Amino acid sequence: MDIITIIVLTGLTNFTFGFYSWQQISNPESHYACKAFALAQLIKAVSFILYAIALYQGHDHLRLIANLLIFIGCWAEVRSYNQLASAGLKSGFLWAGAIVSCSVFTWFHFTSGDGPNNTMIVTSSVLLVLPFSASVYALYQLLKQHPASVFPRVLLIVNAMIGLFCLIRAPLAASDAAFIMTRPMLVNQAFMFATFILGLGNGIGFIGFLKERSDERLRVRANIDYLTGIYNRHYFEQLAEARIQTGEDFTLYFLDIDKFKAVNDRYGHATGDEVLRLFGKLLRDQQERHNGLVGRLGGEEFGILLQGHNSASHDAIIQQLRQDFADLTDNKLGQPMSFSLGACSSCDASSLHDIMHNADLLLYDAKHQLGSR
Ligand SMILES: Nc1nc2c(ncn2[C@@H]2O[C@H](COP(=O)(O)OP(=O)(O)OP(=O)(O)O)[C@@H](O)[C@H]2O)c(=O)[nH]1
Repeated sequence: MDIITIIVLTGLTNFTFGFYSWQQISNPESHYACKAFALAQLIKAVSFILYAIALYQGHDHLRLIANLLIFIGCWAEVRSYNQLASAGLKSGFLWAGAIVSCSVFTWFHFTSGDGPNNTMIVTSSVLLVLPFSASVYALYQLLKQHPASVFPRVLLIVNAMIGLFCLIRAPLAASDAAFIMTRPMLVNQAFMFATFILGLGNGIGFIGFLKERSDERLRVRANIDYLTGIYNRHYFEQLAEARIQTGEDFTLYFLDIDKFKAVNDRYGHATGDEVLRLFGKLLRDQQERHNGLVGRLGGEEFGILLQGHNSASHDAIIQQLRQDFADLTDNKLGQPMSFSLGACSSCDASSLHDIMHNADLLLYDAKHQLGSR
C-alpha cells in the first residue's frame, strides 16, 4: 500500500481513539489519565495528517511541524501511561524529553539540507526510542499490577515493537543516503504499517483497560455497602446461598447493635455512621481471620456466617467481637455499646430463607428480652 495512504489511515485511527477518549474525560468512572491520552491521540492525528500532506506536496516546514507534533504526542502518551500505572516518572522528565526531542530535531532539520533525507530518519528514529522506552517502563508496571488483564499486555507489546523498530531503522537509514520516506522501500512501508498497528493497539489497549476497570468498579460497588465497606445484603445472601449449594455446614448469626438510635440522637448522625463503620471493620477482621462471611443487612443490623455448627470456637469469636466493640465505643463515646444476636445453623433448616428467618426470630426474642430488662 502507498506510504501516504498508510500515514493518513494512522492519523484517522488516532483521531477516532482521541475523540472517543476526549468524550470519556467527563465520565466519572473514567481515569484521569484519559485526558493526557486523548490529547496525545489528537496531537498525533494532526501530526500524521500534516505529515502526509507535507510528503505529498514536498513541503519541508510542514514536515518539520508534523514531526515536532509526533514527538509531543508520543511524550503526552507516556504521560498517560505513567498516570495510569502510577509508574513514578517525573513530570519534569517528560517535559524535558519533549523539549529536547523537538530542539534536537529542529536543529538537524535546518542543518541536514532540503527535503526528506536519511539524517532526518536517523534523528527521528533515535529520538523516538526514548518515549517508547518510557512507555514500555510504565506499561510494564501496569502489567505487574494487573497480570490477569490482556490490555496492558497489548499496550506493552505494541509499544515495545515500535521502539525496537526505531532502534533497527536508525542504523539502516544511517548506512544508506537514499533511505528516505518518499522512496517506496519495504522498511519504510513496514515501519509506517507498524505505526498504524501501534495506533490501533494503543487505542484498543487503553480504552479496553479503562472499560474493564470501570466494569470491575461498578461490580464491586453493586455488592459492597458504601458506608461500612463490607458486603451488602444482596451479595451476602448470594454468597451464603452458594455455600448452601456446595453443602457447606455453617452457622448464621444476625447481629443488631443495641440502642443505636440513642447514639444518633445524642451525638448526631455522623457519629452514628462512624459506629457502623467501626462495627463493619470489626466484622471484616473476623471474616479475614476465620474464612467467614460478613455483610450489612440494613440499618444497624449485620450478618456473620461462620463455618461449622454452634460451638465453643464460635462463642469465643462472638465474645471477642463483643469485647472489641465495647472497648472501641467506650473509647470513642465514653460508653460501651453492645449488640443482640440470633443464630441458626445450616443443619437446622433446609433453605437460606428458613435459616435467615429462624435467626431473625431469635434476634427478635433477644431484643424483646433486652427491652423488658
Ligand atoms: N447514622 C446512621 N443511622 C442509621 C443508619 N441506618 C439506620 N440508622 C438509624 O438506626 C436507628 C435504628 O433504630 P432502632 O431500630 O430503634 O434501633 P435501636 O435504637 O438500636 O433499638 P434496639 O435495636 O431495640 O436496641 C434509626 O434511628 C435509624 O435512623 C445509617 O446508615 N447511619
